[in-house]
Amino acid sequence: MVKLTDDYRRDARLFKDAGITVPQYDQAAMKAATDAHPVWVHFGGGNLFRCFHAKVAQDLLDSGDLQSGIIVATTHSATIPKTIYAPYENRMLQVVVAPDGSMEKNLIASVAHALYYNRADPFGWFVLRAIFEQPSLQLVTMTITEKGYALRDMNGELTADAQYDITHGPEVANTAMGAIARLLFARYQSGALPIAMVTTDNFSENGQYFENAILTIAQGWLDNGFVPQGFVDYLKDPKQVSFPWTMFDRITPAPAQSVADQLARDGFEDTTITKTIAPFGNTEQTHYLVIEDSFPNGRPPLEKAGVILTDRDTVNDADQMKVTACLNPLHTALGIFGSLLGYTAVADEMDNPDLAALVKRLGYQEDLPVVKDSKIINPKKFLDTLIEQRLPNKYIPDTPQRLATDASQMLSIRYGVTIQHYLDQGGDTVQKLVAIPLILAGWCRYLLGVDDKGEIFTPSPDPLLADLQKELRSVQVGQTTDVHAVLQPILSNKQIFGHDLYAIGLGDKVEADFKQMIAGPGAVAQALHEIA
Ligand SMILES: NC(=O)c1ccc[n+]([C@@H]2O[C@H](COP(=O)([O-])OP(=O)(O)OC[C@H]3O[C@@H](n4cnc5c(N)ncnc54)[C@H](O)[C@@H]3O)[C@@H](O)[C@H]2O)c1
Ligand SMILES: O=P(O)(O)OC[C@@H](O)[C@@H](O)[C@H](O)[C@H](O)CO
Repeated sequence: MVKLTDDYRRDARLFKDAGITVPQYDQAAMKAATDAHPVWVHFGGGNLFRCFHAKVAQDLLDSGDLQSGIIVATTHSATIPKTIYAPYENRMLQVVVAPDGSMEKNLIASVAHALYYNRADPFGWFVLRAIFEQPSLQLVTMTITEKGYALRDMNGELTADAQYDITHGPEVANTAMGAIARLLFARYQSGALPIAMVTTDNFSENGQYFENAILTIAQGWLDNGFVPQGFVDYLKDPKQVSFPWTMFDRITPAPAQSVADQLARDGFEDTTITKTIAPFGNTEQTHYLVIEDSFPNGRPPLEKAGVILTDRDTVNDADQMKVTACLNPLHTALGIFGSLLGYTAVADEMDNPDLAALVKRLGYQEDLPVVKDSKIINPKKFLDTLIEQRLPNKYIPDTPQRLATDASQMLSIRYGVTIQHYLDQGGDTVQKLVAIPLILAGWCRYLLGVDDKGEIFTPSPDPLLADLQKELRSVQVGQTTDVHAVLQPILSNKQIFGHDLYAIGLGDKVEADFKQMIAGPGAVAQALHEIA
């Protein structure tokens, strides 16, 4: 058996026998180069980072186009650096699963350090501040999930944590945005050094969203006398601090036991999965990373590792195509209805003709007609590949439970943007939508935590779950309810849907769909069947 910490240079044979490709560079030399000239920091070292960004860096290290590795920082999890990075010398196994089930296995060693960065732990601040003070630092990338950027609650008010950061200043900042703004302030104080802050999370206009969040904190600090005007000016100047927009696509489910079992059969030892992370990560072959080419301090030649660098409009078109239309809205629909119908595999959902029909209707009839072609990825071909090859791929162990996680943070992006396109057309076109209102009603039905058999299930984690379940507590499946009274506060919430659904003429339709789906056991499947 071979394990991650074996010497991949001396014992290359062990890795080869297990079918694992090893790095071409020396990890100790890479670490020394990183310490001397840090170039790349990443926040949120979860599965996507480990399967994608870390491999991009590895390819560039292998080709000699990069000498430094990545410094990973987590603001949210003290355990990830301790349990998933340190014991494995910051290495991991990237497993790329092909549509025929065969696996490409790469030992990744491109992470130089993995740190917990939180006010509760001064060491991370000490190290990261020193890194942010270095002129060599070129880029920060991020995969911290949509909620990591959130500074406002579901009523649009600043959260208590965000208010605390703003009123108490950089030294005690605790939100991810506050903690990152604190590091940018250290960089500003070291001579207003330039840097690119690159979110690769799933928002439309994600760079703008990130910039706005950082500026909310910085402006608050200015108003409270913690920072000078020059700091806010520095953040607003794209020649000093840029927030490039990005589009990122690679279905990367949490590590699966089926993959762990195959790796063990292949002779690989480190296969223990802890919650949603493991010494290995499983991902699909298809991938796109498109980044607005705005790097005020220069950048590694990312294009040599397959990244597409282009202008903001092109990124935005590609991203709207993926996040608001041709992929993520279908995912969220499969997350919601798959959880309600008792599925645990996305590929199995695609064998259900009614679910397949729902995502086809959503994709082809409601989303595609209002999508702009970015010219770099054809929307129709992208959607065809998703529906015909990627979603039904039984070897990609994706689950509806993952896709339903944090759904409240995504609805405005995944459906609200398309709704806006229909509103822009004028007339009553928005009221002709069928799949989108059904999915929004399905989400309300899902929040009840009762599946379509009438049995209790635990919805996936979501920051608004407790509040929303409180609003819905009077609803019982199979019993008559004043649906309007219960749903009105939710469906009118622009923070959640991007629109007051009543004001745009969709509220009644969502209410009717919800009413149908709480009629009794089997009512969800029936509603899906009727629109198929
Ligand atoms: N997995 C995919 O298929 C995929 C593909 C494209 C884009 N993305 C984007 O990447 C994000 C992360 O995906 P992943 O698969 O790596 O997830 P993951 O759960 O494996 O990792 C999430 C990371 O975010 C951190 N985090 C969670 N909540 C946070 C918070 N409130 N503040 C700061 N950090 C927080 C966690 O500590 C962890 O490091 C997604 O939410 C999405 O926006 C994912
Ligand atoms: O990662 P999230 O939570 O934003 O959304 C769940 C999935 O839709 C997402 O991870 C996709 O797998 C990904 O966007 C594919 O590129």
